[in-house]
Amino acid sequence: MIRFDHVFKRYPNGREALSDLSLELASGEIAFLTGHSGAGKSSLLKLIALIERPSRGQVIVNGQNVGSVPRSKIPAYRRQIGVVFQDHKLLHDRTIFDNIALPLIIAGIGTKEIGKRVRAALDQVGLLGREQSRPLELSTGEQQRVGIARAVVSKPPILIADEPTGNLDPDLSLEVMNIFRRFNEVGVTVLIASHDLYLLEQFPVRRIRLEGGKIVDSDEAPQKLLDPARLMENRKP
Ligand SMILES: Nc1ncnc2c1ncn2[C@@H]1O[C@H](COP(=O)(O)OP(=O)(O)OP(=O)(O)O)[C@@H](O)[C@H]1O
Repeated sequence: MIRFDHVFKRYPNGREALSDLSLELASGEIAFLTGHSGAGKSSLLKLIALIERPSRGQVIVNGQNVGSVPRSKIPAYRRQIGVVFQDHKLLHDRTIFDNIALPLIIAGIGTKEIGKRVRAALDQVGLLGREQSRPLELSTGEQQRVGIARAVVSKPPILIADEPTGNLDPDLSLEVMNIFRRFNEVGVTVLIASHDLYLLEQFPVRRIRLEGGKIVDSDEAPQKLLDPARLMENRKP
């Protein structure tokens, strides 16, 4: 689903964020992208989301060579990728409904279908009934879940997240991670950048570790996941 083939990313200031990086993520896989601050995690995700383009090498996403997607086709390309940010980037002067509906409005979907899909997305993150609230009336964890609902409302086959639990306490982090896992269980390919050691410990999925823009470790076979009830049990002192 995602393939990096000898990819380099150099920013205009000369900073090389990714260096000769090759990576494969199969359809339906879930993985953590780990590494210290500055290792290149966000840069790698930005290449997938086509927020940045590679300087050299190929990035293939869902069979498409990202480097050759013309500017006019970027919105259509991005519809297949749900992106979750640490600061969730919600519009504070709009309702939760409007925030989640935005990608669908841009895609030209009809009003009735939008209502249906927004409610389904809210249901998936456990926030059905909060449509008319504004983001600041919600807790930080709930706002993050709205961010996830917005990312998945277009039913993308790929979900990428950049430090999605950065502002959350351990219990809320587990909750958010369980939401990602449920999407993965229905076939969505999920890649999560995180240096939340607690979270990494609790979810023994594939880890891709970056250092200085290179992959230094990547265990290919995902291990069996713990069941959510046991995860919460483990949290108790
Ligand atoms: N737009 C940019 N222009 C110039 N340099 C950049 C830009 N974005 C990132 N960099 C540089 O690229 C390197 C990798 O940054 P990146 O944000 O990808 O790392 P990261 O692993 O996500 O870090 P963090 O965990 O702190 O978010 C860093 O040295 C950073 O300073």
